Amino acid sequence: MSLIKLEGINKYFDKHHVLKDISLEIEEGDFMTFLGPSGCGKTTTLRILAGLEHQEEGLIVISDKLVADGQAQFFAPPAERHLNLVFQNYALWPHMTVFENVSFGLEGRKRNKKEIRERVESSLEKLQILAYKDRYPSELSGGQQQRVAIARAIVTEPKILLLDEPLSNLDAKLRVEMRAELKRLHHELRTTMIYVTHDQVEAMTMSTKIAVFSEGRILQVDKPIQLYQYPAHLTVAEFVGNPANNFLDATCRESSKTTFHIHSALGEMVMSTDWIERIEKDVVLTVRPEDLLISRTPQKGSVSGTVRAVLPAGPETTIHIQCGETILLAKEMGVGTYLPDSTVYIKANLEGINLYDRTSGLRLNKIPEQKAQDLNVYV
Ligand SMILES: Nc1ncnc2c1ncn2[C@@H]1O[C@H](COP(=O)(O)OP(=O)(O)OP(=O)(O)O)[C@@H](O)[C@H]1O
Repeated sequence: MSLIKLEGINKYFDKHHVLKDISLEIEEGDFMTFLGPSGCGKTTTLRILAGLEHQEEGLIVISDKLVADGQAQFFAPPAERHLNLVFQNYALWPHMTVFENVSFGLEGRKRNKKEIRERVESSLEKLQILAYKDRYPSELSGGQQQRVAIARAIVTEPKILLLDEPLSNLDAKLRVEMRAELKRLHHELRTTMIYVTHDQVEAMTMSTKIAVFSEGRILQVDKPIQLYQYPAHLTVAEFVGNPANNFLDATCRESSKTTFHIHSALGEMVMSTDWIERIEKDVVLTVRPEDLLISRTPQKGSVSGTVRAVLPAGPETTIHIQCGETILLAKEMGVGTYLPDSTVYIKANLEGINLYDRTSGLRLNKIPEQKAQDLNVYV
């Protein structure tokens, strides 16, 4: 049973239609990330869920209780929604110590001093900042201040924690550290977390589920690895993954009752008709750089290409290869020793390709049953 349900949410700012029929279910204990480029409606969805913004249409149900109904103009106040928010600017009180900033959220809740102290200290300990409890925010680094903001949000033990780009003000190294911390915190608290980011690595590494937003709509909601291996839409295939996916114009031809051919810059591939929903003539084929296999000698089913650039990044190397008119990106582990302008032979790992309808952008191939089971491991 889902803990949070958004149904048919539409939101306008003046005449600007910013959320278009957003429907989403979030399970208890999920780490759900809203991912998408700037301006696609992630923060507005979060604010509507929190009750800080009101939708014109659509329902919100939290723990089986209706908390907002756009048509009826009914909106339960934020305090009645059992959630807490952490923003990207930490918004700490500068004249209060760390301890006071965190205990502030508990005041007015009829608790004795001992209980307040215990709960504040426990929150600070979880964020590994107990040693700083008597300092003022100005005496802390950005990362420490953000930890205080998170400690303040969890001290009231909310059922749901909303985090709006909480790591975006931190430097790259701290961001990576805080990702692991947040993931550990989620595991420890088992709180349902909803996290907004435009950083796909952040989304991939921390979430149990990702909702990909584009222009006010949700394009796909899935486990990170499923989203990566089987993007449901070309826009998702484009947005998720670094280095970027390869996109090739391709044509399909039915060759027998059980097989069909795909023709592209990668040559001819023969696939089973069981693999696809329906055969379209003109399609887009995608293949991840790590699913392009390079060799120095011709292999069965390979096509030749010319090395245009070699980009070693330490643990892996990205190689740009020109095949006819198309430049393809391939990725190899370790240091690639290919020479610019040399001839190589490439071939796609057939398990790594996806096909898309060129008009609607929707994926045409199915997820093989065994793969679907394997994907369940990554919960
Ligand atoms: N208070 C407001 N008044 C008018 N327009 C707004 C307001 N808040 C947001 N918008 C517009 O609504 C759209 C969605 O904004 P939103 O902040 O939800 O996007 P976002 O995906 O969170 O982007 P970002 O990652 O940049 O924060 C944008 O076009 C934005 O300009």
